[in-house]
Amino acid sequence: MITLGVPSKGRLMEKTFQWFAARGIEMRRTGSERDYGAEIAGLPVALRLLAAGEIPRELAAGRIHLGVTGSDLVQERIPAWDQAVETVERMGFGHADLIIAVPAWWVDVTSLDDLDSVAADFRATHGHRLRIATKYHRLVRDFLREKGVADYRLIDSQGATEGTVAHGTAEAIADITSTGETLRANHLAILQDGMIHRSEATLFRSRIAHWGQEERASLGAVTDLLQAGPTK
Ligand SMILES: Nc1ncnc2c1ncn2[C@@H]1O[C@H](COP(=O)(O)OP(=O)(O)OP(=O)(O)O)[C@@H](O)[C@H]1O
Ligand SMILES: O=P(O)(O)OC[C@H]1O[C@H](OP(=O)(O)OP(=O)(O)O)[C@H](O)[C@@H]1O
Repeated sequence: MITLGVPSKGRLMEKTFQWFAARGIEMRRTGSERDYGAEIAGLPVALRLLAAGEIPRELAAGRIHLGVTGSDLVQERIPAWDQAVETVERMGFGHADLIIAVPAWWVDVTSLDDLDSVAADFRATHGHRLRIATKYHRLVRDFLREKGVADYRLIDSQGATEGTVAHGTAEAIADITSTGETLRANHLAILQDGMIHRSEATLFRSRIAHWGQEERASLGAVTDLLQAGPTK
């Protein structure tokens, strides 16, 4: 039997259940909201309800064979992520863009080159590096290294990141956006080349989990249904 981890709450849970149901895989909670029990009728698959943010760790440890979470969380939370997991299918919901944004009144800072120039001057003027608040440390550091932006410091922000600029904790942010409402409300503007990652809910397969004959047979039963595509 294989284990499938799906979000237990938050914005991905409902659509994950609907996505699988549309492909003939009915997921059911087997207890109260709080006991996290769940099952799949008619398939040799054990279901585990987990926080979306914890599914990358469970996949990388091989404690679950399949998992649904945002691609941003997998790429942020698993070092060399594509050696630990394989993308089975991008699921078409939970779309969100991981971007870099600066104060809207920084009208001359519209690109990463502008940010790099400001960052170089910033340290000379303020005596400390330009601060970028984010919860996506790996993705932001790799992206800025690749783009040649150097003179900055990351400030950890695990929520309400857009508010850090107004509160003087940071000068810029890197966070997830979908409607852009939170950015606008906090008078922040996305850099023209500030798109770091386009995230989407994704079904991943763990390369680390045990894949014997039985597990491969279970996987085959699931992928046969997925390949048939949505039937309702
Ligand atoms: N505003 C948003 N719009 C669309 N998707 C989002 C948004 N914010 C986060 N996401 C995506 O949803 C996925 C899970 O987000 P969510 O906040 O539900 O995680 P969680 O860990 O379950 O929640 P919590 O923050 O309560 O721990 C991530 O892939 C994330 O990129
Ligand atoms: O572009 P928008 O539609 O405005 O969405 C963006 C916001 O949504 C998420 O926040 P969430 O509500 O998950 O709370 P959080 O700040 O605790 O992450 C994300 O962290 C952004 O702050």
